[in-house]
Amino acid sequence: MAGASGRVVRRWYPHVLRSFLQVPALQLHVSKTAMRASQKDFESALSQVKLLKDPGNEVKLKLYALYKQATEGPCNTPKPGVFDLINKAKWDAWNALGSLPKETARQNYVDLVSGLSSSSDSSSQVKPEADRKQRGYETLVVTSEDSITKIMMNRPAKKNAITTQMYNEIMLALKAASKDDSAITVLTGNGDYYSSGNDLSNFTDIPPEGIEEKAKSSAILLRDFVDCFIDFPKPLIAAVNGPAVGISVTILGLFDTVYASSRATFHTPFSHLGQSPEGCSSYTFPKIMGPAKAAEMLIFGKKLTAAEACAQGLVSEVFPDSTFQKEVWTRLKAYSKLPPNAMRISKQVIRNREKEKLHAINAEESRVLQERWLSDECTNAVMNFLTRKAKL
Ligand SMILES: CCCCCCCCCCC/C=C/C(=O)SCCNC(=O)CCNC(=O)[C@H](O)C(C)(C)COP(=O)(O)OP(=O)(O)OC[C@H]1O[C@@H](n2cnc3c(N)ncnc32)[C@H](O)[C@@H]1OP(=O)(O)O
Repeated sequence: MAGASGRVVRRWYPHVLRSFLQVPALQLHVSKTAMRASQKDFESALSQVKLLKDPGNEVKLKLYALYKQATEGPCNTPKPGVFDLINKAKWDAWNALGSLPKETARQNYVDLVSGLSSSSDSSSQVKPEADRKQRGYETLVVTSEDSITKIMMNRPAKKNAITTQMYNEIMLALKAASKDDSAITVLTGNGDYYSSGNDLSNFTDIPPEGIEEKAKSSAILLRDFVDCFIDFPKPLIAAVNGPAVGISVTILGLFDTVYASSRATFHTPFSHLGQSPEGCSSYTFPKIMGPAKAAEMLIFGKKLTAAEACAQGLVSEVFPDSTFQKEVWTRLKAYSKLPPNAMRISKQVIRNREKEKLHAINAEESRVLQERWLSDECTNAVMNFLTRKAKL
């Protein structure tokens, strides 16, 4: 098909998308169960998507996953076999959305299509390497510039506490970053905190099936989340801009480099919360800092300053808070110019032999936590925070 410019424009919908995603035409009509506030926008996005140029397989998978989540809810179909590559990729993309609410998925679909439409309108002016804010995230700001993908947690008013939606969006952003053309990926926080860890209001959203079901689905979410860090194929850097709590600290053991502001602190108060370690920290922390120091953090909840965390090997380097952003980004821009394949392969050589072990540890930690979340100790600690009786 010839576009207005005379250029040949390959319309990817419906033939290509339908064959790729095998979505029957009828399925593209919104089911009655999906009637919500953004229904009209969603329908118009479904029509708009037909007019777009081929956005590439990555985006098509994202669209597919959001469409399925918006219309059918969380993925509960059996995982296709390893050799069924296309269906497995589709299943993985849908499954990665975990328990993202239908309404949010619908909104994300609408945002994604609107982003695609505006970028295809001005595609001739957009440089592929330009700083591009990726749309479709509500709890993150994701940008790509200078061969660096930056994933910034963006709930500063809540100290970047990680909601179920943010867990899902971080997984999506990591999966996208693992395949984009950036050389390195950076996780950081917006505002005065890096992250206050798990959003404790995640405990209040109990489904009709009961707390046991919630604990079960949360353990799956946690396991999938940590798996994404274990498997991330490119250099992964944390720019810890302020205090870090709970899971935002434990997963640091899975990063390749950790830079911290002098204002950062590192706190894993699991016993105080009636919980137990996750993020593979039960293995990585004793390995990084020795069992005695790790026990002080993971069992007794000792909070480390940035300097202490650096002395114990959890942090690579501490920068004065006043120059943190400038110094870290100058350093990262220089690193991002190194040959990307060499960096990726070096990471593999360093990390791959431990991957299987880390997956097993992650599974075990998630299983233990699933039980902990049902304990009185945990329920009381969460209630105390939510009723403003306790803070860390
Ligand atoms: C049935 C099972 C379901 C479980 C689902 C689990 C899913 C996977 C879980 C993986 C395991 C993870 C474990 C952890 O991460 S443990 C660590 C959890 N984090 C905390 O306990 C921190 C709690 N927050 C605080 O103690 C203080 O807020 C803090 C010291 C961080 C900052 O204090 P400060 O006085 O400076 O600021 P405020 O308290 O006024 O905070 C500003 C607003 O932000 C809200 N906030 C902050 N942190 C959290 C949080 N972690 N969860 C929810 N809300 C948080 C705070 O309430 C304020 O909100 P308001 O302005 O509305 O009052």
